[in-house]
Amino acid sequence: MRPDTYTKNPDGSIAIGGISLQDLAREFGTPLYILDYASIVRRMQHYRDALQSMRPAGRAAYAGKAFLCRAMVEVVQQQGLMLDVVSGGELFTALKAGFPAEQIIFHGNVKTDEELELGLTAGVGQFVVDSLSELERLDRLARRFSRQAPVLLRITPGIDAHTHDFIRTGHFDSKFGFGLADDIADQAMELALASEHVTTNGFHAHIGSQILETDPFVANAEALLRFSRRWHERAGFWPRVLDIGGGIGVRYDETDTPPVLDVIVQRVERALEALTPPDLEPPQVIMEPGRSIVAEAGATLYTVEAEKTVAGGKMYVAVDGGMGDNIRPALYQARYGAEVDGKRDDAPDCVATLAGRYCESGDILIEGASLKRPQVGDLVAVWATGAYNYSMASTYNRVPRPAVVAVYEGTADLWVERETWEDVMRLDKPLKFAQRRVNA
Ligand SMILES: Cc1ncc(COP(=O)(O)O)c(C=O)c1O
Ligand SMILES: N[C@@H](CCCC[NH3+])C(=O)O
Repeated sequence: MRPDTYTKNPDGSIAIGGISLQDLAREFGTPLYILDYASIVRRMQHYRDALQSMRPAGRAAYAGKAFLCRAMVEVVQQQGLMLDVVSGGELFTALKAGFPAEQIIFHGNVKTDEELELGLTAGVGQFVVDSLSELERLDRLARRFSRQAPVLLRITPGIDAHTHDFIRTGHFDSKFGFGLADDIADQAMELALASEHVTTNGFHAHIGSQILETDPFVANAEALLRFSRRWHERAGFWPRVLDIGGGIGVRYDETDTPPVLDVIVQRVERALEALTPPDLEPPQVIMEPGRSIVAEAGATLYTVEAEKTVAGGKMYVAVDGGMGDNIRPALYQARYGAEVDGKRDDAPDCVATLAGRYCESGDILIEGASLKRPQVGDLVAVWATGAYNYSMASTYNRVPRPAVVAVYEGTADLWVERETWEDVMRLDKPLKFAQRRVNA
């Protein structure tokens, strides 16, 4: 739940990466996204080493949608992971930051011609194809650019992971991929094998996010292997790559018990041994973790701006951020834990609703948080906000987005500057229409 380097002094002041929250707030202001560099790197190394230990050696690709900026791309490269991107914007960020194109996996159920062209001309390592029309377009564009497009087909395996409805993706009526339930996955394979400018390297399936069980990951790999066997029997095709997606859950509070990566890897390896035909090499396994790399490394630091108790006795503590920097409670009823800085004794002495500053009743960060009673001006940290917070942030109410700062051994490294009111207006143009009546 808290970053690995979290410490609390006897005076109650909290530090991350060897820097106190007070110092970070003084230097960078609030709200502030804080990322613990050591927590990120440790998790990347765990994935990299666990997958590398497989036979044949697997790879981890960091899923940029969880959190991406130039510095994060550089960390992914430093740690020897591949990168999963899902749009032209993420791809552009990666390329601009100098990430090797062949180490990029390009996802998305919609990729425009412009995005496909960027991917093709840059030479991305794998296009994950999501529809028959995309397959046709990719083949056509690759022909135009005299390229060969390396492809994984996104399969929908029909695995119903237990997570929030909005973040399930492996069930048969999902908008993603080619379903195994009907013959659409077979049609995609036929088309892929017949497409001259497409090289089919294998299959991908991602079953959802914040999954707290082990079995669905293994079932996913088995479903892809069974589909592979069918195509081996039918057309002699055997995949070089099986990309089993991301989705491993994290601890948003003490009740969450995430699955163990090493156990998933061992069980997937056993599935590979059991289901690969005897005369063939098992495919290389790729996993695409996003949340489990970066969520618990992150915290959001707020200043308490107001406090009130309303009819019925409900107490609100309102902070200087909210749904603009963390949409997850409003969107998925996501739960978070929070802690007030500078409180000597840990025992909570109030239950308060931590509310945001946005003009929405639903702008609640935590309903019924057990806290040490905060005062206006106190700092509050909300834990485990490293994934899908900055990357889903908005400027709703024209509130600028917070800065992102990484911390490590007493040094702060500003990864993304705080937006200003000027930034919020940067793309606005003055009105050109003269004052006039509009015809009814
Ligand atoms: C295709 C794909 N890969 C990887 C991920 C990363 O998932 P997570 O952040 O849950 O690890 C996602 C997001 O759910 C995804 O859609
Ligand atoms: N954005 C989601 C997860 C979706 C993952 C992308 N397929 C979240 O905040 O939990």
